Order: sequence, then structure tokens, then C-alpha cells
Amino acid sequence: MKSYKRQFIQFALEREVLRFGEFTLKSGRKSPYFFNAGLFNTGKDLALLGRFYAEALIDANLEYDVIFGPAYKGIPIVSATVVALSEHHNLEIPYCFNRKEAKDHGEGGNLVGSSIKDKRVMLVDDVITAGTAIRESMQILEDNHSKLSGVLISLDRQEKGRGELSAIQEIKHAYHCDVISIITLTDLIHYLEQDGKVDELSQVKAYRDQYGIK
Ligand SMILES: O=P(O)(O)OC[C@H]1O[C@H](OP(=O)(O)OP(=O)(O)O)[C@H](O)[C@@H]1O
Ligand SMILES: O=C(O)c1cc(=O)[nH]c(=O)[nH]1
Repeated sequence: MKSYKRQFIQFALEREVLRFGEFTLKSGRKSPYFFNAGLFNTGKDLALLGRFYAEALIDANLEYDVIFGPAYKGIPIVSATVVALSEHHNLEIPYCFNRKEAKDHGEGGNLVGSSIKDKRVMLVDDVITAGTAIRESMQILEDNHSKLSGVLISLDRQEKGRGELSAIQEIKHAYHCDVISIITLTDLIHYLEQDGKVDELSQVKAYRDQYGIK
């Protein structure tokens, strides 16, 4: 496993963003682990998170005009990412996020920040499980005639979406774009193996047997 992946897992465990237990997912699945990006909740955490995202974007070398972070957890992620791109990579990238409920006064609408109309859009979020959230975002992009350049997330849970493919594989096929992640479930399993975390490992593996992609 590459060292930045191990660093990211340690960072997430220290901040209790990554936890083991019993969690109900948006999809209704009961998972023995959960990634709650909302617990990257200090300036220092966000600055570091932004650097991980910015570096992953630079490595991926994709072309895009604007970065979009879906509400809610995508909002601090996109903010931290563009700050890190500016401060550490000298890149000034516009960003945008949505409101979950449209605003009917003032500037109105459901998008905040830069326009995504007719633009190539890079989407950032925390996790993709069954792909519901990302499909909601795709509707926003389609309404704005935007083209999805790629998706960057913290954790690819490598779970089946609506069929046998993972939600990420479905997105790649449907939108012809790259989906990249800082870590995957496979990385997490390697980490647990290397650190001898036997109980967590057996539960995570059992969950993978039930919902993981083959
Ligand atoms: O792939 P999915 O099955 O959709 O699950 C993953 C999504 O679920 C969570 O968001 P949620 O919609 O709970 O919103 P939040 O960002 O407001 O917490 C998470 O932040 C992902 O966006
Ligand atoms: O599938 C989800 O709802 C989900 C999984 C996860 O690990 N983290 C999260 O915020 N949501």
C-alpha cells in the first residue's frame, strides 16, 4: 500500500472519521464500518484533507473547469480542495456547491459559487456506496449542460450498486469518466491485516462477502 494511503487511513482513524461498529447506510445496508467526513472538523483537519484531495487531483491529471461539491459534506471538501490547489499548487480553480433546498429570495436558485453551465466539472465527495447521491448530482449537471470530467472521493467502498457492478463502475460506464479515490475498501483491509486488527477484519470481510463487488 502506498504510504499516502496509510497516512490517510491513520488520519481518518485518529479523527474518528473512520469507525468500526454497526452503522445504517443511506442504502439501508448495515455496515461494520463507517466514514464520517463531518468529523474532519477543525481548520487543521480541513487543511490536511484539502491537501490529500488536491494531490489526488494533480496525480490524476484530468481536465476540468470547475469543481463541484454536493451538499452537505461535499461543501467543506470542495472548499478545502480549491484552497489547497491555490496554496500548494498555484492553481486557481473555481468551485460550486448546491443547496439541498432551493432559495426563493435574494440571489435565489440552488447553486452557490461559480457557474457550472456548459463547463467541464470535477465532482468531489466523501464516499460512494450505492450511488444515489452521485445520481442526484448528475441531474444538477445535466440541468446545466455540464460535462462530468471525473469524480474524486475519499473512500471507494467497492460495493455493489443496483446490480452486480459497483456504483462506481456503473458511474464510469454511464458517464464515461474517471472515478478516483484516496483509499478503497481493499486498502482498508490491507491496513487491518498489517496491523493485526482481527475482529474488525473479520467483520469487514463478512460485509464485503455480502455486498462487495466480485
Ligand atoms: O452512494 P450513496 O448510497 O448515495 O451514499 C453515499 C452518500 O451518502 C452520504 O451523503 P448524504 O446524502 O447522507 O448527505 P450529507 O452529505 O448531507 O451527509 C455521503 O456523504 C455520500 O454522499
Ligand atoms: O453509504 C452511506 O450512507 C455512507 C457510508 C459511509 O461510509 N459514510 C457516509 O457518510 N455514508
